[in-house]
Amino acid sequence: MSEQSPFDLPEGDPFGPHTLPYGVFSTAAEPAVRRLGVRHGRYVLDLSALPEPLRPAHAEVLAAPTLNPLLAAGRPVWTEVRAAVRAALTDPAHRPAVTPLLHPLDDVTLHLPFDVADYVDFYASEHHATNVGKIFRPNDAALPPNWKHLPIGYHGRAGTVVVSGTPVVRPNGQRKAPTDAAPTFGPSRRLDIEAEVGFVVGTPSTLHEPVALESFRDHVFGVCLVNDWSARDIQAWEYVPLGPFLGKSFATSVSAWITPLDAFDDARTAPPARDFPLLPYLDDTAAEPGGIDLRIEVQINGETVSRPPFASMYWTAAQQLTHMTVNGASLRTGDLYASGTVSGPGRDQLGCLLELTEGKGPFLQDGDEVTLTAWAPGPGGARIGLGEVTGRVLPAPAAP
Ligand SMILES: O=C(O)/C=C/C(=O)CC(=O)CC(=O)O
Ligand SMILES: [Ca+2]
Ligand SMILES: [Mg+2]
Repeated sequence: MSEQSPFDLPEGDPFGPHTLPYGVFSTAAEPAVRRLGVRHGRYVLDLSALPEPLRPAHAEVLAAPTLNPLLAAGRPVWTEVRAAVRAALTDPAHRPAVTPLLHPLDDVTLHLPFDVADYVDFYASEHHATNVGKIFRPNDAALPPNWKHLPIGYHGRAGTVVVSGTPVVRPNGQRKAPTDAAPTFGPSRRLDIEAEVGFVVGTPSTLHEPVALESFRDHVFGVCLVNDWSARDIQAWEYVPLGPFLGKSFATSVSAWITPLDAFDDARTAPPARDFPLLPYLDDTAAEPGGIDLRIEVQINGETVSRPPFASMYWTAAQQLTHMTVNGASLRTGDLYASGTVSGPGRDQLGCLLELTEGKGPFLQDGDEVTLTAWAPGPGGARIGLGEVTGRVLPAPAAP
């Protein structure tokens, strides 16, 4: 470990006092005890034991083994806790009390930070949807006729959302290429990634009461990185007419850190111009800018293969939240919704191998390790880092 004090971050560290993401960790001394923590540089601040006078009101939500009680507590508590944490880490007067609560990241185990309630995945990148449409449906228009009128999505499998670092086992399944006479069963031969941004719901909503665009910040707590692992051969055969199912439900990886929405105040940006007027519930022309200038990097086995720009997404997270509830469906604490694959217009900005290789592959091999990282501009030139999401591919089990 370096001699440097945990309070003095290296110049440009993306996990400084403007970032402060939340996670859940355990220590080698007490592996069964899960605690809430906030990342500061290469350290984790233990939130379960903040002493007076740093303890915020409602500190009981910080004593839980998951983020869910904090998520449920609502925006005023989120603001108060964030201010207390920032004071603890930046006011030199608190250093003696705070120093024993800082654990080197290398010494802790990070866990799935919240119990995932429902999981929804959208399809909000025009570039991705166009590219994939051409590959999967070469005889149809690349974008379906509804695409620019509503944010398309589907409900995924919450129970297989896993934390960064969890190995991903290649799925077995049915696949049938158009040229095959009959379907066959076995390990996916076209295992892919999807670089996405996830949004974590804190405050629930009431059944039959749609959540308006302006209420986005009241409900959404924070942001994470998501890798929506996708078996393209299983997907291409099974998805008609109900959409993704077993080709995506075997694993969805999320970063161990959930970064509060407040950290992105300086990164807000206008979404691309819309080509059609939107129905009033989705019309954000008079709203605060709904895009986020988040720059993602995709690495495979340590090599950068793409840099997808989140600012290019056609649909915003606020529009997605509104659309998800416009039929009266309610939100629960711990709901996770992902943006959809982030692809920009450039060939080096594509968020999956299907696009990067124009449908031809190569796709992921057993042993490959995929890592997504991202940062956004913060105040005064600071960088706001998102925690990485990484996973290594393990071979498929023997077919049943
Ligand atoms: O166009 C299709 O049939 C399917 C596309 C996807 O696999 C994308 C999906 O999961 C949504 C997204 O990540 O954008
Ligand atoms: Ca996806
Ligand atoms: Mg998935």
